[in-house]
Order: sequence, then C-alpha cells, then structure tokens
Amino acid sequence: MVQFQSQDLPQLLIIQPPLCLAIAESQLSQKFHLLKAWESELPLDQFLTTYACSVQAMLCYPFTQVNADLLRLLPALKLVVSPTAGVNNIDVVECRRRGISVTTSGSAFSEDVADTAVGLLIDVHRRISAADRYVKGLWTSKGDYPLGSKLGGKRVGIVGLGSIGSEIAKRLEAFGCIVSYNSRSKNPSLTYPFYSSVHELAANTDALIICCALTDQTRHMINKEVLSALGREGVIVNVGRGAIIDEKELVRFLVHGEIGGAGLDVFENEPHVPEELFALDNVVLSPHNAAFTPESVESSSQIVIANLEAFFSNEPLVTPFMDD
Ligand SMILES: O=CC(=O)O
Repeated sequence: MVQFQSQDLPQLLIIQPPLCLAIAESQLSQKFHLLKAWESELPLDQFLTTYACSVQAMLCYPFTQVNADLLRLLPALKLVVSPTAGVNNIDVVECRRRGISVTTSGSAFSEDVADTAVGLLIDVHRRISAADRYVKGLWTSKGDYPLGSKLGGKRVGIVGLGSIGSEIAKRLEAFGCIVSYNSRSKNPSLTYPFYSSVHELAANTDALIICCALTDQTRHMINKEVLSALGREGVIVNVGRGAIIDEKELVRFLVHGEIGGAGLDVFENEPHVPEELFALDNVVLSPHNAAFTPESVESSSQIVIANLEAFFSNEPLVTPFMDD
C-alpha cells in the first residue's frame, strides 16, 4: 500500500488553536497537511511568509481575525473555511474582492442555538437559575419564592429569521407563543407578522430574541430607543453576537429596572462580562456556548471537511457564505 507523507497532502493553514470547537484533528490530518501557526517558533508574519506562495486554504476559528492585513500576507489563498455560522471575524468584503471563497457551518448549529435561546427565555421568565440559587442558599419555608411568568401566550419578536431564527420560531409555536419577526427582508413564504423596523417589533412584543448576524448595519441596532420600546416588563435574549446590542445601555436598563430581564449568551468584549449583571436575578448568563454540543461540533467538522474536499477537487462548495 502506498503510504502518503503528510507533505503530499493539500496544505491547510490554521492560525489559532480550536478551543471548544475542536474539529477532529485526527480526521483533518489524514486528509490535509496541517500548518499550525501557533505551534511554530516563528512569529506569525514570518510563518505566513514561509507558506505564502503555497497555502490555498485556511481553517479559521472564531478568535482569528481574518482582516485585509492578514490576507495580504497570503497571496495564494483561495478559501477561508469557518467552522461557525457567524463570520464577523472575517473581512468577507475583502475576501470577495480578492476572489477568496468563504464557507460557514451552514445550519450545523441552528437547532442547538435555538434550544439555548428558548431555554434562556424560559429561565428568565420562570426564574429557574435564580430559584436554583435560592434553593441552594436561602430556602427556609415552602412557597415563599416569587412567582415567575408564563411563557405561553407571550408575544415574542425574533430578530433575524434565518436558519436559527426559524428553529426558534418552531419551538416557540409549540409553547403557544405569538411569533413575529424582523429581518433584512420579508420572507413571503412565512405567515408570521413582519416588522421592517426593530423598534416597531420591540414596541409590539413582550420579548425579543436576537439571532441575526453582526454586520455594520446591525452593530448596536438594539439601542436605547429599542430597549425603551420593549418596556419595563420586556425580556431580551441574545444568542447572536454581543455587539448587536449596545451593552452599556442594556446594563443601564437592567440595573434601573427599565426592562424586565435578559438571557445573554454573547457579550461585546468576550470574555469580559459587565459585573453589574452578576447581582441581578432577572439576568441569566452563559459563556457563548449556545451553539456547541458534541453533536453539533461533529456535524460542523463534517461540513468543514466536506467543504475542503470539494475545494481541492474543484467541486462546488457545500456551505458557501451567502451575504443575502
Ligand atoms: O457562535 C457561534 C457561531 O457563530 O456558530
């Protein structure tokens, strides 16, 4: 049997280690010659210069900033593969200008993100995390814990009705919620009420779930006016990206009781989380892990590998990034 040396395999550049999103390295290394920049003794720019003329594909984990400066060092690059749904760490405009394709995880994470979004919504309304802390610390007599509020019948506005938003809507319908949405455009195949303005959506709902992409247009889209429109009883859940909400305003609204509560999986400057939130029982926090289960990471791994194989065999990419 012919034994391939890894040098014979197509090169795959990886700049930073994978953290929790480990794409099965054993599977990758059977098919690609992995160039792991962080394991090299060379400074990054020298490492990249060494492979500049040969590297055509890069796997980019969420903390790698793929900006114009980095791309300039990689003149042969033709493909950036992201194992996540969000690509706000990649300069997709510069990639397009340079003829570099970008792929995402497609819908590999959608169901798990949707589960977490609904979990956070229920938790804030029914005070599950706060009740857990209460039982473990202060419970002295039965029945004296403040009542939470019912999810069924709530009007929930979904901001971004793509693959994740649609999974959230499906789940909320089963809970008897009244769903409406805001998106870049109305989807004619959906019957949920559409609001072209997120402010209007907030004014007409009891809770907002943010699951759109972070772009120049959506940065700080949830601002003081939108939070005021959501109102004192309103709840906000964010499983998109932290910077879609003006975090300083959100903290101010929560601390002053000007909105009802929040379930947050993402933050503006991760892993920094505003400490004012820690003392609030109507705020539930999670460490940007809404998407990640062993099952979804495995499915994202398969998509990463399928995109790389398609690229190196000149086949159409499986989940190209679509900026629609
Ligand atoms: O945050 C997770 C993702 O973008 O898939």
